[in-house]
Amino acid sequence: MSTSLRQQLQNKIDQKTKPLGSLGKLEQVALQIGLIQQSLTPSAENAKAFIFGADHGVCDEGVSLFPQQVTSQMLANFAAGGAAMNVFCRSNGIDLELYNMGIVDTDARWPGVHHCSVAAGTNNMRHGPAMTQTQCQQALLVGREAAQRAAAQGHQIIIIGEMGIGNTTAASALLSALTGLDSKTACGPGTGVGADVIALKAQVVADAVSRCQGLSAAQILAQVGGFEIAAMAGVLLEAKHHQLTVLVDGFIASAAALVAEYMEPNSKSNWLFSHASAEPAHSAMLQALDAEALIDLKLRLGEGTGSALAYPLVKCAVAMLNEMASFADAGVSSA
Ligand SMILES: Cc1cc2ncn([C@H]3O[C@H](COP(=O)(O)O)[C@@H](O)[C@H]3O)c2cc1C
Ligand SMILES: O=C(O)c1cccnc1
Repeated sequence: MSTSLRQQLQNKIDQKTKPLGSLGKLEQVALQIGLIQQSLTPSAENAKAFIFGADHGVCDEGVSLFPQQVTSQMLANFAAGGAAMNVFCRSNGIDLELYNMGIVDTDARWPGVHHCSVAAGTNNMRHGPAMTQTQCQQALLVGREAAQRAAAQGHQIIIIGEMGIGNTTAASALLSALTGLDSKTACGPGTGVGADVIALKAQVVADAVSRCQGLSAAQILAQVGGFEIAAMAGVLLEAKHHQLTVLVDGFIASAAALVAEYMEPNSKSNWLFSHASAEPAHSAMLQALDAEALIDLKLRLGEGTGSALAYPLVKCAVAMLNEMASFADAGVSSA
């Protein structure tokens, strides 16, 4: 069924009134979404974005330019509608849902923010596991259930975003532990730290990753991940059960994708990599996933912003498949 649907989708795209292959990556996007939805007429009209927020114990090592309270302050900003992701979601008609996965201030509550706190942030991964396996499963389940609800609400496109000061260190550690990439290459500026702090991040990551030898992907996620990263992995793993297309954002969301693909190989056929992050090791992450980013806007923000910006292109790719005339329809001579 799949092979012939792939051929039918390819034929439909090839018969559109354009030179063969001339819509480049958009043609691949249309084909992929057709296969995900098992349809020659898929839909990308209803997009839902999730932002998962969580704190990271590794901030004690001084790995970020910003203080840890910024995670909580940004959750308040998202709830008030003032962050970059709020603006891009409003501009592009994307429904945004917010999740507190576990921040230091355990009393904090905001209207419109799902309170799914696993703990008061992770433990410092340099000195021991960031979380227990039970906490990791709990965070994965939040993501899985969020994806299930979105599918039941009729969303076809899911955007995963995150907020968590210190989480580029967790993402670098996942990359290094899962692929064997050396910690220096895996670490970068994140919010904008200089060479001295990047060297410190690399040492912290090397220390944490030294505990990961011989562990499974799920165990590595608990050792060096974050609650928001686990929640994103849960969404990613659930996608294939509901014909959902997940638009993966930058460095941190891609780390969730990497660990999810190692946990359940071949999950990635339901994912699209929205953009190439300016975080240097993102290219290594995409390479490990054998993936290519749709666009490159030199973003290094996270939150899901690259995916919110790429969403109109995804909609256009699907509209091309559904609405564009064929050579026969339009009476245009083919080559
Ligand atoms: C105001 C502000 C808004 C953000 N929105 C996303 N991030 C991004 O930066 C953080 C990761 O970088 P690092 O590992 O260097 O701390 C994450 O919260 C990520 O989402 C932000 C960071 C800041 C400061
Ligand atoms: O690409 C990202 O997701 C990213 C890069 C730097 C800082 N925060 C997020």
